[in-house]
Amino acid sequence: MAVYTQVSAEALAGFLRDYDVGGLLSAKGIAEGVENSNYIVDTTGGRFILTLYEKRVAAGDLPFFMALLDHLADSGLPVPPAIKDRQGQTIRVLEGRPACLIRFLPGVSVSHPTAGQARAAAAMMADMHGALEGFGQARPNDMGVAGWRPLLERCGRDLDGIESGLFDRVDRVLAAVEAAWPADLPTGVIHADLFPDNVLMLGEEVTGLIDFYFACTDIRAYDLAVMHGSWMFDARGENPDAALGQALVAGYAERRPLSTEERAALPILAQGSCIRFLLTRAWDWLNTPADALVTRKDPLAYRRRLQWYQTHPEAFA
Ligand SMILES: Nc1ncnc2c1ncn2[C@@H]1O[C@H](COP(=O)(O)OP(=O)(O)OP(=O)(O)O)[C@@H](O)[C@H]1O
Ligand SMILES: N[C@@H](CCO)C(=O)O
Repeated sequence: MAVYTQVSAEALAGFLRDYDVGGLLSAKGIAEGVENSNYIVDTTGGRFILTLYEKRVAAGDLPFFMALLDHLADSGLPVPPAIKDRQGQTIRVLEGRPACLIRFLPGVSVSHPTAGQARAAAAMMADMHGALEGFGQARPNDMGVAGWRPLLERCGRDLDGIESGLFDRVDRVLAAVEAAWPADLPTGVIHADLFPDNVLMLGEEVTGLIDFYFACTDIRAYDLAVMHGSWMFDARGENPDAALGQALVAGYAERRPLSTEERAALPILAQGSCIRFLLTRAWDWLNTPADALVTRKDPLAYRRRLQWYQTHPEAFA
């Protein structure tokens, strides 16, 4: 369960007194997620999400993320902005952690998306890329291609404890991916983690895009590749659903045409995205105590996806 920081009722009630959101009625930790601590907070003024930022979110990046949420919400996208306190601040401190109160959005994350839902979500990603053309800020991708080899080295041979031969396998594919990584594709601010659990939906309507805490400046088609890998397979990284994959690419291209070069690069971008999630999951796997109150995500589910993309270059044809 992703509640790393416990928030006492007294501390929360005191925190909320600085906002015009009414008094505290209830607060409940949210089990989903692995990165930050999240609570659903009900007050006499409505429902909110309280997020306390943990290990991977640098406090110095929060102003970028908050400006991004505001920009997208102002552009009419279903993105939840942070609530301002009476001093106009969105980034506060609670229980010793940076914390924000975020607008609650309706909808649920689908665990088994349909092709129609995939199409709608990918179209929303394309709209988001369009809206972000007018966003004047940038943030380097610290989990991008340049960061994968250092992360592989930090995991080191401990990877072989997860699966025999894993270090060498990743090392080999990473060398090929680095050599083939495209240099001239259009870039912009991207979400970089648009998994099904970061899209809220009601039927085929996208009601929320959430969890922008890996957003960064990188290749736009890489964002689609991340989405492809995370939507098209089951949780074990098996049973790829080709119709779903096609719906994602079609849904995106419907709103934002993909150039020949972008389409041609998707197989390499997808392999790169598998390496990214394989390595961050492996790092967490090796560094999270087995009894921690968070469900570790399986790195091998991304080794399986990686293998599939390597052996299916026609996946984006
Ligand atoms: N603005 C929101 N409105 C409604 N529900 C939300 C909102 N923000 C977060 N949630 C709920 O909280 C859950 C966890 O949030 P989130 O995905 O941001 O956590 P995380 O720890 O950063 O996750 P991840 O492992 O995907 O990086 C979501 O799956 C969703 O159910
Ligand atoms: N979405 C990521 C967690 C955030 O990095 C994963 O499933 O590994």
